[in-house]
Amino acid sequence: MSQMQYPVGIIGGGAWGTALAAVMAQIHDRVLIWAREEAAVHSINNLHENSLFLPGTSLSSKIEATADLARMIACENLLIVTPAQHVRATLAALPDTQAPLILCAKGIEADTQMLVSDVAVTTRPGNPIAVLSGPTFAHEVAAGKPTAVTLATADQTLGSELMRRIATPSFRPYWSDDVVGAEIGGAVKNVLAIACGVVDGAGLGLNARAALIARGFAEMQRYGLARGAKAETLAGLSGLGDLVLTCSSENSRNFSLGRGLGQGQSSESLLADRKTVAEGAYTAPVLLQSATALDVEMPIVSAVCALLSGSATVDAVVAELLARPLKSESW
Ligand SMILES: NC(=O)c1ccc[n+]([C@@H]2O[C@H](COP(=O)([O-])OP(=O)(O)OC[C@H]3O[C@@H](n4cnc5c(N)ncnc54)[C@H](O)[C@@H]3O)[C@@H](O)[C@H]2O)c1
Ligand SMILES: O=P(O)(O)OC[C@H](O)CO
Repeated sequence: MSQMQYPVGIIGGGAWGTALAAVMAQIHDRVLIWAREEAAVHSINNLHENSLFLPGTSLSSKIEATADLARMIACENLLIVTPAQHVRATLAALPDTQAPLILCAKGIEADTQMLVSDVAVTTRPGNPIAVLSGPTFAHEVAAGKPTAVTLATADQTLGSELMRRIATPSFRPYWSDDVVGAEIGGAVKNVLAIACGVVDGAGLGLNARAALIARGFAEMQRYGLARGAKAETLAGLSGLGDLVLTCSSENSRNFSLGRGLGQGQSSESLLADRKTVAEGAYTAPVLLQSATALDVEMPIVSAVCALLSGSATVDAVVAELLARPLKSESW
C-alpha cells in the first residue's frame, strides 16, 4: 500500500469535523479523522456516531477515527477543524507532511490578532493553504442537506483541485482568491450572532435584529476592507450568507450564548463547563483590539465585549448604541 492511504483526512473531531467527515465519506472510500477525545474516537469507530459532539447522526463505516495525530500524515489533503485558538498548537504537533491544509475554524487568534491562515503559514510554511467557510450548520451538512461554501486559495489551480476533492452533489464549494475575506466573514459573524442572540433574549424585536444584521454587516465591511478583504467576498457565502444564518437560529452556539446574556445571565455561567465552542466569545475581545489598532469603529462588537466582560448591562449597551451621533448610512 502506498504511503498516502487516505485522499482526505480531518483534524478535529467536534461537530464540524465530524460533519465534514460524513460529507467526504460520500465521495471517498476511506476517511481518517483525528479526535482529541478518546471517547469520540471510540464512539465513531464502534458506534458509527460521534455521541460527544454530533449525537444522533449515523456515520459511514468508511470513516475511521484515531487519537494519534501522527497517523494524519497518511492523508493527501487535510481539513483542519479544531477551534481557532487551538490551531497553532495542533499544527505544531502535526508531523511533517506536504498535504494542503484546508482551514475550517472561524476566529481570530487571541494575543496575536492573527487570522487562522496567518497562523498556519507561520506554523507550517511548507504546506499549501486554503480556507473553507460559509453558512454551514454541522447537523444539516451531515444530513446531506444542500449547502454552499466559499473555498479560498491564493492559487486557482490549487483551488480547482481541492474543489474536485471535496464537492459532492449536496456540498457545493465556490472558489475565491480572497483568503483574508473568507476568514474575516466567518470570524466577525460569530460576534454579531452573539449580539443577535442578545436582541432575542432581551425581547427587543425583529426590527432590532434586522437593523443589527445590517449595521453589523457595515462593521464587517469596514473591518474587512481595512485588513485587505474584498467587498464582494464579504457580501458572499462566507460573510453575509453566514451572518444571516447564524443571526437567525437558535441552532447557533453563538446566538444561544447571546440569548442567555440577553436574559441577564453572566458569560461565566454560560461558558462554564461548556463542551462545545462559541467562537465569538474568544474572537470578540481580540477583534475589538484589532479594529481599534486599525482605527475602525465597531460599536456592536464593542457592545458584545462589554456584555461578555460584564462591564455593562443590556439596557446600557442598547441605550448607548441608539444614542450614537446621527450619521450617514454609508460604511
Ligand atoms: N459546528 C458547526 O456547525 C460549525 C460549522 C462551521 C464551522 N465551525 C467552526 O469549526 C470549528 C470547530 O467547531 P466544532 O463545532 O467542530 O467544535 P465543537 O464545539 O463541536 O467541539 C469542540 C472541539 O474543540 C476541540 N478542542 C477542545 N480543546 C482543544 C484543544 N486544546 N486542542 C484541540 N482541540 C480542542 C474538541 O476536541 C472538539 O473537537 C470552530 O472554529 C467553529 O466555529 C463549526
Ligand atoms: O453554532 P455556531 O454559532 O458556531 O455557528 C456554526 C456555523 O459557523 C454556522 O455557519
